[in-house]
Amino acid sequence: MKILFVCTGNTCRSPMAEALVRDKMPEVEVQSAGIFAGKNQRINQFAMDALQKKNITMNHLSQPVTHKELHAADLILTMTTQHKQSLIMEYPNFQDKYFTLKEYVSETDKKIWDELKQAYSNFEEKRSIFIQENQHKVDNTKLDQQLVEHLRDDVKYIQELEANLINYDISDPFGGDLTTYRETLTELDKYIDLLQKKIDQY
Ligand SMILES: N[C@@H](Cc1ccc(OP(=O)(O)O)cc1)C(=O)O
Repeated sequence: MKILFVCTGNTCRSPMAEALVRDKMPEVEVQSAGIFAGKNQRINQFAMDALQKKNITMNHLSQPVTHKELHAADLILTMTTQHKQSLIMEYPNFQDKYFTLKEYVSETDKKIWDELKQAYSNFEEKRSIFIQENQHKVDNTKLDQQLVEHLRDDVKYIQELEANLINYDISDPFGGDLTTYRETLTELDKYIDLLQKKIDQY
């Protein structure tokens, strides 16, 4: 089983999640990456200190999300709903593998997510068809206005679905002190334990 954790900068949350999985589930292949990550940045010092207090060491250099890693992973677990939405938009081919960590282990609003995934792809398809069919008929300003009108009901539907999603975010410790990082690590630890239980069932 290959798991990829995804956060924003790949210097705090996803490396901590990766370190916990390496520690608890040595049989699992695990990597992490960040949607806006730079290359080869060291893990945040507080994240490292928080891990060390649990006797976990981590040698990690940040990596941006790549098509190759997404393709290789069996399961892609994001730290927030926004990360998951960004992946769905940017790399729709792998959307069946995307879950927030909390969602994956709790599975409550699966149905809303199924509807949302469908709604996002319908939206994209409708948008590109409309642009293709109308871009040569009117100028860009007019096209934008017509597009907003054309997609109004779809946007409303998506917003209604999104409003019903439970908050599945792992809190972002970036900019916080060691206590903040320890809290995030404790939160992650709880969900990684649930992940381990779920994986062990298979
Ligand atoms: N990488 C961002 C900042 C950032 C770094 C880390 C971070 O936390 P995490 O690694 O948990 O996404 C969030 C944001 C920047 O260039 O400023």
